[in-house]
Amino acid sequence: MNALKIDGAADVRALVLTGYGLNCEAETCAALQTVGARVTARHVADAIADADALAGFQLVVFIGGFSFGDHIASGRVFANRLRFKMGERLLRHVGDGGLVLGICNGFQTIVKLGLLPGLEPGLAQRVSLVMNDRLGYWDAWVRLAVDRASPCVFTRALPPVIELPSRHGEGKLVFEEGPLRQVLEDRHLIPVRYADEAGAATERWPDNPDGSPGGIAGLCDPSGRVFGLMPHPEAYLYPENHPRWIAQREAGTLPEHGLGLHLLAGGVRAIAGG
Ligand SMILES: NC(=O)CC[C@H](N)C(=O)O
Repeated sequence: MNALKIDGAADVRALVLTGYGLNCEAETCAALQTVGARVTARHVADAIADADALAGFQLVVFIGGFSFGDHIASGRVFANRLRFKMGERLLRHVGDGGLVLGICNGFQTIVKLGLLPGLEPGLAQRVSLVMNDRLGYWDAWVRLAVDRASPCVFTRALPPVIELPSRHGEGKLVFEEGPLRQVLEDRHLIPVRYADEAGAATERWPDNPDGSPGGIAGLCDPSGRVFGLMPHPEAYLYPENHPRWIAQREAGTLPEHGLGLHLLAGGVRAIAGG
C-alpha cells in the first residue's frame, strides 16, 4: 500500500456513522485506515445525542445500506432525523472546512438533508434520488467518467475513467424545475457520470443502472468538500475485487490498488494537505 501513503494522514480523523440498517462500516473504516487516517465508527444515535460528536473530525462519512429501511424513500427518515438533530452541527462542520462523503444510502441521505448540492447557505433540498427507471435493486459494476475540472477533492486525482461496484434501487437523480441543472454543469459539480465503453456519459441501461439524466452518478458542493455518489468506492479496495482482475493481470493492466481506495485517499489527502 506504499504508493498510497499520505504524509500527515495520521492527523486526519474520520467519523463513520453506523447503525439503523447501515451496513458498509467495515469496508469504509478499512479503506480509511489503509490510507493512514484515524477512524472512529459510531452509532448514529450516540452521535446525535452527543453535542460534541463532530468535534475534532475533519471528515464525516455517511455510508451505504438501508437506513431505517427504504419503506418511505431511501435516506428520507435518516435525513429528517439529521436535519432536526444534527443539521446545524453538520453545516458548521462544512463551514469550518470539514469534509463530508455520502456513499449510496449516504448520498441519498445528504441530498434529502439538503447538504448537497449546497448552492445556498443552510440546508435546502434541491434534488432527489428516486427509484431506478428499471424498477428494483440492481447490483453490477459500473464505469464512471470523472470530471477532472470538478472542484471535488475526492475525485481530482483519479484517472478519467474508473469502474466501481454499484448496488441500489433508488439512484435516479431528479431536479426541481429551473436552471439548476445548468448551474451544476457549468460549475462542474457533477464529478462522476455513468459511462459507456468509450468512456462517454450515458443514459442507457445497463451502463447507466438507474436512468439518471446525463449519467449523473454523484454530486459535490461548490467547495468540493461535500461529495456524494451512488457507486461504492469502499467495495473496490483491492485489485482482486474487480470482476475481471485475472484478465487485467494477464493484460498487464491490474492496478496496484482498487480504484475506490484512491477516491477515499483523495479526501484524506485534501485534509492532510498533500
Ligand atoms: N447500497 C446502498 O447503499 C443501497 C441504498 C438504498 N437502500 C437503495 O437501494 O437505493
